Amino acid sequence: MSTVLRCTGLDAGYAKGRPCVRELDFELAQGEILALLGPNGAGKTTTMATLAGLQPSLAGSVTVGDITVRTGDAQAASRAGLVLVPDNRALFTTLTVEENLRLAVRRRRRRSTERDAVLDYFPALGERLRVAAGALSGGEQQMLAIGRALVQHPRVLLIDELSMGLAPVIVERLLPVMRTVADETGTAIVLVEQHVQLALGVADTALVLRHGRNVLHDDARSLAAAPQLVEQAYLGGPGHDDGESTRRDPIAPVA
Ligand SMILES: Nc1ncnc2c1ncn2[C@@H]1O[C@H](COP(=O)(O)OP(=O)(O)OP(=O)(O)O)[C@@H](O)[C@H]1O
Repeated sequence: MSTVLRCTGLDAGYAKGRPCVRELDFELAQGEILALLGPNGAGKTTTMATLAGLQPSLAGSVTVGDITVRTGDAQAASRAGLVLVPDNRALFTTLTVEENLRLAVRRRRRRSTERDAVLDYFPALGERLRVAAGALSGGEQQMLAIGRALVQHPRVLLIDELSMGLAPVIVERLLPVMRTVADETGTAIVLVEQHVQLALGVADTALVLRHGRNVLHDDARSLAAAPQLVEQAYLGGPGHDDGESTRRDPIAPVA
C-alpha cells in the first residue's frame, strides 16, 4: 500500500521555542490505522490539531500523498484530505442528524448517497435522522461526528479520543467500524485512544508519546502481546527516559 501521510521532524506546541511535541516522524499507508497513545499531557491532541492545520507547526513537515500541507492552514489540510473528529465532536447540537450530515457533504456530491453510505456504517443513526444532535446519546453523537467526517471523503481521518465520555461497551462496538472503514475505503486513520488494548485490537501500528516524544512505535499486534512494554513507555523508566529520545526507529508502513 502506498504511503498517504508522512510526518517528518514535526515539532508542535503553543509558543515558539517551546515545543510540547518534538521531532515526530511517522508514515501511514492507505487503509492503515495508527493508534496514537500516551499519558495525559503527552501531546496527542496537539499533534492532531497540528496535523489538521488548526495549530501551526514549530518545525518539520506534513505531506499527504505528494502534497506538502501548509502549516496552520485548516482549509489546506482539509483540501489535502486530512479530516479531524475533535474530542468535543463539534456537532451542530440544535440541528438534526440529517442536517448535520447534509452540511458536511461537499458540493457536487449527492447528499442522499453520502448519507446512505454513513448509515451503512452506523445503522442506528437511520432511526434518528430527525432528532437534534444534542438529544442523541454519547455513542450516537460520536457516530454522527465520524459520519460528518466520512462524507468529506478523507484520505486521513484523525479521530481524537473516540471514547471520550463513552462506556467501554460502546467503544467496543465503534472501534471495529473504524477498522471496516479503513479496510473498505482505504482511508488511513490516526486514532487517539485511552483504551489501549481496545485500540491495539483494531490498529495496525501504534505510537506512544511521552512528554511529546515518540518513545515506542511498533506494530499493534506485537504491542498487544507485550502490555508491559506499553506500560513502561507510559510510565518512563529503563529505555524510556524523558530526556534523550530513546525511541525505536520508526517502523516501515504496513504493506
Ligand atoms: N491551548 C494550549 N495552550 C498552551 N498549552 C497547551 C494548550 N493545550 C495543551 N497545552 C499543553 O500542551 C501539552 C500537551 O497537551 P495535549 O492536550 O496535546 O496532550 P494529550 O496527550 O492530548 O493529553 P490528554 O490525554 O490529557 O488530552 C500539555 O503540557 C498541555 O498542558
